[in-house]
Amino acid sequence: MTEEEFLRFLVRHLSSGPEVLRAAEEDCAVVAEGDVSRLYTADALVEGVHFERKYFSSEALGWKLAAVNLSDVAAMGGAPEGALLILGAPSLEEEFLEAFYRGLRQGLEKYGAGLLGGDTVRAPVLFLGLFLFARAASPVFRSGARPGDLLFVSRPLGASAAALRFLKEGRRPPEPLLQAHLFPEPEVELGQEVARRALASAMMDISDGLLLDLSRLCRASGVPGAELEEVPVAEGATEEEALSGGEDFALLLAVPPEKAPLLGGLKRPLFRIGKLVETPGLRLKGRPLSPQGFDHFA
Ligand SMILES: Nc1ncnc2c1ncn2[C@@H]1O[C@H](COP(=O)(O)OP(=O)(O)O)[C@@H](O)[C@H]1O
Ligand SMILES: Cc1ncc(C[n+]2csc(CCOP(=O)(O)OP(=O)(O)O)c2C)c(N)n1
Ligand SMILES: [Mg+2]
Repeated sequence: MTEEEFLRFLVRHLSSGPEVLRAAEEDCAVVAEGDVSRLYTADALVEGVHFERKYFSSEALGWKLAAVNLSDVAAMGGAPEGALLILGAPSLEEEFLEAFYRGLRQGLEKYGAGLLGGDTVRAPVLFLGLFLFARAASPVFRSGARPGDLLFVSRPLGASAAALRFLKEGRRPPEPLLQAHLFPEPEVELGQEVARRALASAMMDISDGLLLDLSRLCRASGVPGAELEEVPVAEGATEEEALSGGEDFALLLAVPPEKAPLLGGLKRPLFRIGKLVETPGLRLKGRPLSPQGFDHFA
């Protein structure tokens, strides 16, 4: 089965006690604990699948592992607290480990989380798995959006995918593209502000590409479709990379129209890309699009 089919299959196996507010089809599992919610997420980076050692520094691997997990917490408006690492490696090389942990801790500590433990195993390739937990007073789900809500992203898209295109051709990408691929910045502060001020009806991060992730937001919210008008494309990226390249780690927000004027109070302007509609499917300037993106098993 594909990853997308697997995520639907999974629902039957995830816990659903009264305190479990969300398990499947969210950026984090959300568990109620008194007045707050506890958020739990896990994401891995695997050699040959997410990176190749010839262009990824050890420090960048640590940073990106922190960032991809922090981005899931950002997507729900959480405050990161702590992390556990599963380190799988063919051998334990001190030089690699020093730089990797430095990058990992820089990422985690920048957003208030500490590394608390983990596990170490021998593995045929580098396998870096992180479990991150966080808290949120009022988490924002993927599921609250309605037709008519306006869609925004937090920055231009496609930079990371464009960098990968250069790297796969053995060429050095322009610096801003390389930076987006090796050292993505998770939108933790933005996510928290959106949650605190209840600006969005739904929010998620874009890891598998705008179109695929938007289709997930629509499904979670029970909204049939979306009309895209203007997708911001990062300089040096193609429109295709912006729509379905993935690894953007930008936030995607659905905002009720009456709340849109409040977005002016944010530290950084968001990019308005379109709106949610009753007509089924995704369209860009009227042209139908399939929800293409990254699927590990497609
Ligand atoms: N193998 C698995 N077992 C249990 N839950 C999983 C597994 N893989 C993914 N999930 C859960 O499915 C949801 C979607 O996962 P994923 O698509 O990886 O999210 P994201 O893109 O936000 O990292 C998450 O809630 C995640 O915790
Ligand atoms: C060598 C290499 N090939 C392909 C990619 C592209 N790529 C790998 S994973 C991924 C999507 C995001 O990864 P995933 O593990 O699905 O993260 P999640 O959606 O769970 O956050 C993309 C675009 C890459 N980064 N490096
Ligand atoms: Mg994941």
